[in-house]
Amino acid sequence: MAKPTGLVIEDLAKTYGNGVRALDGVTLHVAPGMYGLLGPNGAGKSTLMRTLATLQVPDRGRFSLDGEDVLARPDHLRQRLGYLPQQLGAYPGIPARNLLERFAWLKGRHQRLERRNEVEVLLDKVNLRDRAHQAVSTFSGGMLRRFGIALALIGAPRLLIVDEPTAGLDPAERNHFHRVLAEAATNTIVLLSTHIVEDVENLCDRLAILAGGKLLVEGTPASLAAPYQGSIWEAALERGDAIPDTALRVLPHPRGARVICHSEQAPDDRFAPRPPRLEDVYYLALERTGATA
Ligand SMILES: Nc1ncnc2c1ncn2[C@@H]1O[C@H](COP(=O)(O)OP(=O)(O)OP(=O)(O)O)[C@@H](O)[C@H]1O
Repeated sequence: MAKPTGLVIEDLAKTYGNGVRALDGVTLHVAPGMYGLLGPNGAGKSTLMRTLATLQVPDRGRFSLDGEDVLARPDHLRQRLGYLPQQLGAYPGIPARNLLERFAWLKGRHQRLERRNEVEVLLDKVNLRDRAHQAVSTFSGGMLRRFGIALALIGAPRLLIVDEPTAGLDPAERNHFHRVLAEAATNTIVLLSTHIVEDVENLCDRLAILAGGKLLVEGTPASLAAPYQGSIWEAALERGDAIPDTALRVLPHPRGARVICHSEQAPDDRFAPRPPRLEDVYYLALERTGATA
């Protein structure tokens, strides 16, 4: 029988020593391409990412990469992994180029010329070639994020895990970062964890919404939004106007609030139909479980 391709996750569970159940039976198949993992703070995203990166072990369940059982053979995944954690650790006062070269050596690039070429390509890709002589400890937040993705891309990983990658980036940096990820996803499984719904809607082929350690929904952005066609309504209300009970979200604007509702019929004649967005799906999924965004 042919081995399954991609990342196959079965019934993963993790409870921390303090009793917090961070993962509660997560089952998921992630194929090559961009996969988004959405969830509010504390949903269990980082726990899932750290577990998949083999930095911690689950209490229950299993997962495989291209058919290889990771808990039985962690080295198979580790040799094919790029991981950009939420917190980049402290970097020494070593020039960026030298640090990348050291990591490339550790990843098995023992041939000098091959290693140097790969590092120069990565420096170009993340727009850091001009700063490559500079110590990483002097980098700005955005530069550090870019450097982090170059580190994660060393060795052309089969699985690239990025945890909240755009936190603290300005819009231009964020765009650039997304382009690098999208390019990597042509032949890599890219697992992107975030609470920015827009990033997932624009970038990801498929996504899952996680809350309280459980997977709430899974699918393409369009397939998840389709069931809500005709049941999402929007109005710009003035300050002091009554807000319907069916309000899903109330977004402040200078003279009042933009209100989005979910109901079979328009709440009243101030409301117009709105095509369902992934953001609506996200809030509806959380509302159904009582989780907060
Ligand atoms: N090492 C730990 N020890 C105890 N509890 C932990 C530990 N790491 C995470 N938790 C708890 O597990 C739950 C899930 O946390 P996790 O960091 O995985 O969520 P998250 O979705 O990544 O959240 P965020 O977006 O805030 O990073 C939270 O309640 C968190 O407080």
